[in-house]
Amino acid sequence: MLLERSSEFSWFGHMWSHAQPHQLTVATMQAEMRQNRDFAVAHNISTNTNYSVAPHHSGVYPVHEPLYEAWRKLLGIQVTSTEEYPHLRPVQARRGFIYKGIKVLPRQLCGLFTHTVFLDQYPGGKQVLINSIQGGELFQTILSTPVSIFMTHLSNYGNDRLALYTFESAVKFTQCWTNLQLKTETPQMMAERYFKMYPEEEDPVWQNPCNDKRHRDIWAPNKTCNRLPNFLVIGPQKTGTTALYTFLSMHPSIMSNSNSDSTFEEVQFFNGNNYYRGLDWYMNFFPKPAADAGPIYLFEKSATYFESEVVPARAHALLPNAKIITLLLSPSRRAYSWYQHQRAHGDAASLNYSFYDVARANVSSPRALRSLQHRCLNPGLYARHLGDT
Ligand SMILES: Nc1ncnc2c1ncn2[C@@H]1O[C@H](COP(=O)(O)OS(=O)(=O)O)[C@@H](OP(=O)(O)O)[C@H]1O
Repeated sequence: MLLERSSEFSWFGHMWSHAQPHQLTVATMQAEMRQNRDFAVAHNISTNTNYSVAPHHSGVYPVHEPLYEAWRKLLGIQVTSTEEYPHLRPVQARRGFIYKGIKVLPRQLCGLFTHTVFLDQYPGGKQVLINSIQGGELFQTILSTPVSIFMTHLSNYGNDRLALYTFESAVKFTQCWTNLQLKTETPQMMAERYFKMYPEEEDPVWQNPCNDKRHRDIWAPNKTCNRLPNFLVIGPQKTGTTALYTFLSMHPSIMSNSNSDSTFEEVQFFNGNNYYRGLDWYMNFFPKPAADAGPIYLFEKSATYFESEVVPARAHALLPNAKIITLLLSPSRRAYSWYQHQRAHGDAASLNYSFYDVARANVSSPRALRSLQHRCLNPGLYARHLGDT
């Protein structure tokens, strides 16, 4: 019957077997995605929503790289949603983010699940659902979220048709008691609207997937959370961080990351665009500690973390218990060492100006000199940067 009315539906990707993507091989996951879409195409169901969800939230957050990869490549997905970011918290605390071009919107709960398909068997009695609609949780959710995405199961469109009952009643109640203009839009339009309203949410915030049981349960079984540093050496540059790195690495129980080709040894994850490469990218720099290795302490040294304004919040979100090591020496000695370092590496501005020019530059100085001065002296403003940390 549904297929006869396929022109009234649009399709979005899920997973043919309803298996969690992180538990499938990449090939099986991709095959299931194709099978799912091919079914829609074969039955003339519109497939151009560019929206997809993964079963049981799995893979959306914490991010399962192959899922995003396959969504982009096979289905051209641009929008998805989850209830899990940053955690399964009350609706006002949920956030969205954008990862590798896919916009992840917060999703809300409507109180209908796989097993709540009959009104008179609703947990706690049908009045519980009615209360939620008539001023309770569902109504409050609609009031407090300008972009609401709800999802429920096919079984709630059959049986007692609770999905239709719930949403029709919620819309009627909202229209009766508020002046809210309710409107439906395509997922892309909703996502654009959402991130225009909350641009500060665009950047993802990576957290340790093992610190939340629900996240750990949907984290790929071949992954571990042990490949994260226990402490960070944050700089600033030219304070002897390389020497410290070398001495620490000599200790049999202390290991660091492998070198990054793109950033000259240092990983520089928390401070720049590498952060957008995701958690797997970062973790892959660290050795997998062997089961019988005894306690191993992992660390990372990136000397430019010190002065970056985005690092403290990002590092705290992922490594809330990490120790932070910073080395401080006379700011003027540090600045001079940095200036010489730049000259040794052929930096044009530092070859053009003396250290005296750099130290004395002011608002009327050429832009290149002011920029050089900023890069040279800013990391030495210890009190300011440590205050941010
Ligand atoms: N123990 C100790 N005390 C004081 N200074 C020391 C120490 N060890 C190394 N150094 C000096 O630190 C400079 C290199 O610092 P970094 O390794 O942090 O440089 S970098 O940011 O990684 O490029 C570099 O300074 P310059 O000689 O001026 O280049 C090192 O000589």
